Amino acid sequence: MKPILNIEEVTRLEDIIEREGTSKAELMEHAGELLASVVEAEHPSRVLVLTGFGNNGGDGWVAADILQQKDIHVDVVSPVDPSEIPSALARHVARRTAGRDVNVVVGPSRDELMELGEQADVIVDAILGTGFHGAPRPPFSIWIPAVNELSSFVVSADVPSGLNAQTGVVEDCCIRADKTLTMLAPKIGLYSGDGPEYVGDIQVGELYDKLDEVIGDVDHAAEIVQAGDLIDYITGLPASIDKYSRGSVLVVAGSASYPGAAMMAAKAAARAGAGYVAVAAPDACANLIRMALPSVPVHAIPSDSRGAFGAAARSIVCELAKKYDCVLCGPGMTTSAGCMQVVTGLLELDVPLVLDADALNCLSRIAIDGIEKTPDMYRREAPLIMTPHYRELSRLVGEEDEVYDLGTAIDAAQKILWAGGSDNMVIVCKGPTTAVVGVERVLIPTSGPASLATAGSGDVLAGIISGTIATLHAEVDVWELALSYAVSIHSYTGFAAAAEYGEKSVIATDLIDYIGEAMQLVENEALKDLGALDSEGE
Ligand SMILES: NC(=O)C1=CN([C@@H]2O[C@H](COP(=O)(O)OP(=O)(O)OC[C@H]3O[C@@H](n4cnc5c(N)ncnc54)[C@H](O)[C@@H]3O)[C@@H](O)[C@H]2O)[C@@H](O)CC1
Ligand SMILES: [K+]
Repeated sequence: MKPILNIEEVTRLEDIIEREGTSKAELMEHAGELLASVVEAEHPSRVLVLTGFGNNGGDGWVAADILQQKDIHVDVVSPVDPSEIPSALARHVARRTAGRDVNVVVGPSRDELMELGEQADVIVDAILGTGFHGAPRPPFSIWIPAVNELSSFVVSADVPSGLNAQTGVVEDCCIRADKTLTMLAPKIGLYSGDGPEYVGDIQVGELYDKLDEVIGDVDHAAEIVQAGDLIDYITGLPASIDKYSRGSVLVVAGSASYPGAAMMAAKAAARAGAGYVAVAAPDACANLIRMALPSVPVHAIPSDSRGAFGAAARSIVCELAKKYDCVLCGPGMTTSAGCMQVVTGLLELDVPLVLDADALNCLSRIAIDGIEKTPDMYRREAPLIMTPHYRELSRLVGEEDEVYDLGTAIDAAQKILWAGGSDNMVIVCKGPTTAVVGVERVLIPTSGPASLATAGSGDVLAGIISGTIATLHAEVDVWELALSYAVSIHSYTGFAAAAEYGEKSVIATDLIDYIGEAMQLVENEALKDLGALDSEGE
């Protein structure tokens, strides 16, 4: 796992490294060297380096110097004469580079900049880094949209210029990078808010060779899961096994209005490896589900007048639920009075429980000021997994619009977890970047493509999660990792389905059919990461 840092922790880390004997000037030299090597890997004959007023620009000036010495034609654009750059560190390297054989262009017009950009194979964006706030001011507000019109390959130093490295918010404009070389450790804003849209491929610039010795001295906003980290949760089928010992799931879901959600969740749970999946659905829709899923037994539970779980549902569902390795509750269920009783009843049982969609909405309707104010409602010994998207998570903590990006999602989930959580409780915060938040750690598994943002995709994820938990039979050391495995499978279904149907045309039922392939892809990535497979998968 690789840490992601808040900006204030990056600053603390730089101070710690300085106390250990490596100055910020040396770090800047390393940053420039790494930036130059990333650019060189693209085999350019001509490079344009755009610099700003601060140390981000300094990284660019160092890189320009190195690239020029490799017989690459380098143009450097600066907003002011190198001797007038306010940052002393950046001014020093800028003056040094300008004294050599690079072509320095100070304050070009938009047309001049476009002309330089059109000639360049690679553009280095070293305009603004972690010191940037607000919306870019001139001349950068003119440079940035101009660069985005060009077709050259763009490498951003540390963070795409215009992106707030903490919040991921873009006000007005931001460089659209093909690659972002982020220094020391990834900043949280690369993964939050608008970040994923602008960063391109993220590569970490390992500026300091003893980072492992000091990275534990700063707080981590989250950690990125590497494929190899998941290996303990990737299990094959043993030779002697029956349908029950493979793991069983009860899907408590559906209503007359939304029977499809129950179908998708149940089918996904089965595809994710559970040997026995059953559905408990209101009798108003049970027959429909039976017809759609011949391999799945469906228990018809008494409905209310609207076709949702009725008053008698709680005791029947809870009696059934005790026999399963995992219970998933919520998809398409609505928030009827009977549904609320089902949810509170299931929470009291000693069975691994996944609460999704309307099960979460039931909880927020019961505790309207925020569930963390009444932690007894969800405190339990057995595993509890909640899978809210941002709006559901906002409602869970009792505030409309409280959660709107990765950072606020992690905060809200931790509020709930720290009030009542145990090591067995995890909140999967679904968003453009999904975070798996536990009491001890926050993990970021591989994100899927935008194709996953489609109705029913969450039902499929809930099914994959419950199927995965059932097959593991609660033999889990690190729940956040087990759930990261499930989230990764979902992400890969998105890639595989998008490759077949096209990014815009994927629908949720397609994802289910790619679960098997996605599991294989995650396993291959894990084995490659651990060195057991080469890049061809041999
Ligand atoms: N501090 C360190 O130890 C290291 C820092 N490094 C680099 O230094 C960067 C941080 O440097 P700085 O703190 O100097 O900050 P930046 O270089 O990110 O930017 C600060 C400059 O941008 C200007 N600015 C801020 N908001 C603006 C806006 N809205 N419109 C226009 N201009 C604006 C400020 O006036 C300031 O001059 C990192 O991103 C990284 O690239 C690396 O060299 C590695 C080592
Ligand atoms: K930058």
